[in-house]
Amino acid sequence: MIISGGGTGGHIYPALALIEDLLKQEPQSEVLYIGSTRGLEKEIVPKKGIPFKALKIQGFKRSLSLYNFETVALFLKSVHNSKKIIKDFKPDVVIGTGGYVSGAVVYAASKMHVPTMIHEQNSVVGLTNRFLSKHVDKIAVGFKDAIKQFPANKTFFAGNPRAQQVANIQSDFKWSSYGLDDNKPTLLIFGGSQGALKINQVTAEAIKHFNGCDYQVVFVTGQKRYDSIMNYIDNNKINVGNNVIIKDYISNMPEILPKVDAIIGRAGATSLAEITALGIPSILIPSPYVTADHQTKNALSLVKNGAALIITENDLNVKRLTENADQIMNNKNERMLMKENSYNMGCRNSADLVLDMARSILK
Ligand SMILES: CC(=O)N[C@H]1[C@@H](OP(=O)(O)OP(=O)(O)OC[C@H]2O[C@@H](n3ccc(=O)[nH]c3=O)[C@H](O)[C@@H]2O)O[C@H](CO)[C@@H](O)[C@@H]1O
Repeated sequence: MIISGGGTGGHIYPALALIEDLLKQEPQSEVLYIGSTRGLEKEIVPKKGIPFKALKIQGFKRSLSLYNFETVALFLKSVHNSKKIIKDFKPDVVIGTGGYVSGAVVYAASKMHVPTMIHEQNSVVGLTNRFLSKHVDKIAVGFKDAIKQFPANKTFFAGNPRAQQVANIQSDFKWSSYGLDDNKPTLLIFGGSQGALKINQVTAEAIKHFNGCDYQVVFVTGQKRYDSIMNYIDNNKINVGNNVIIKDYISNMPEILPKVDAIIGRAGATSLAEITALGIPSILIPSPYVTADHQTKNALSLVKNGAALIITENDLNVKRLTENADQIMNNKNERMLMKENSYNMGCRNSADLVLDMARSILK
């Protein structure tokens, strides 16, 4: 199997979950991950010991510019290079999980008549998958809302493979390894795989409130945003209490998540699949900077099922954040109800569904 997904964690982790499930089911399988030279995948994938090749590719910019000519040239070159890799590796199937790089790889495979499939995580179809939908054999979607946006004869609901991975893990992670209390309710705050500026700024200010709380807080800033937040905290002499810990990134999220009592974060599709797989109550602050405002649509699907609260980025301030956090963290009954509602939305066999469908298109 060749798998390609790039750019951000939301596209990479579902791909890794598929690889893990395939190797569990058929340990003799050979797998190759094709990512981009720029995205998070070039850090994450090789560390997992998975064979990895990178292509140079970039996204379109909205304004007409020379940059977009370069984008087209890089895309064509990446298709050419993908064909060489595919010819060499001879995959039985090629799967794309989104991001520009998967556009080139899956398109190349379809032109070579290799069976192809894509996975769309979001409730609103992304640019790459919209383009690929005409060329692939099967389309798996993570949200039922996305089905009608694709050709009906090849599209099926499968949830998000990462959900199966996090739902099945036996975690013996302990908060004491972070210097926290193993018995206190724990709130995890993070702004998607890259962190989010406004969430970070407001959370940094909210630390003064969190210091006096009966619950504990794990605040994840995103790798590239860590230094500036720590400088802000130092410069403003914000005291960080024993019940608050600040990290740049969590690389073992599947072990951590089962020990989390509530999450404040963005509404990226892969995060929501994890949240509902485990039944974690959440406060969602959708990113307003994504295509067709898809994170708001992702978030509302949880909100209307009583699984989450929502705060728009415009309405986000310390008072709103801390009031909502206290409402959930200090009220076990409300938390348990949200937990149940969240769990009921989870799809916990997604990787199996996607692989079964992949087998059905093998030549
Ligand atoms: C700004 C942007 O384009 N966001 C998109 C991107 O988000 P993004 O990459 O942030 O995706 P998600 O929020 O869906 O997923 C983040 C993933 O990173 C993991 N994680 C996060 C932080 C951390 O410290 N460690 C860690 O492992 C999470 O557990 C999760 O698996 O892809 C998603 C899925 O297509 C889309 O819905 C989002 O709209």
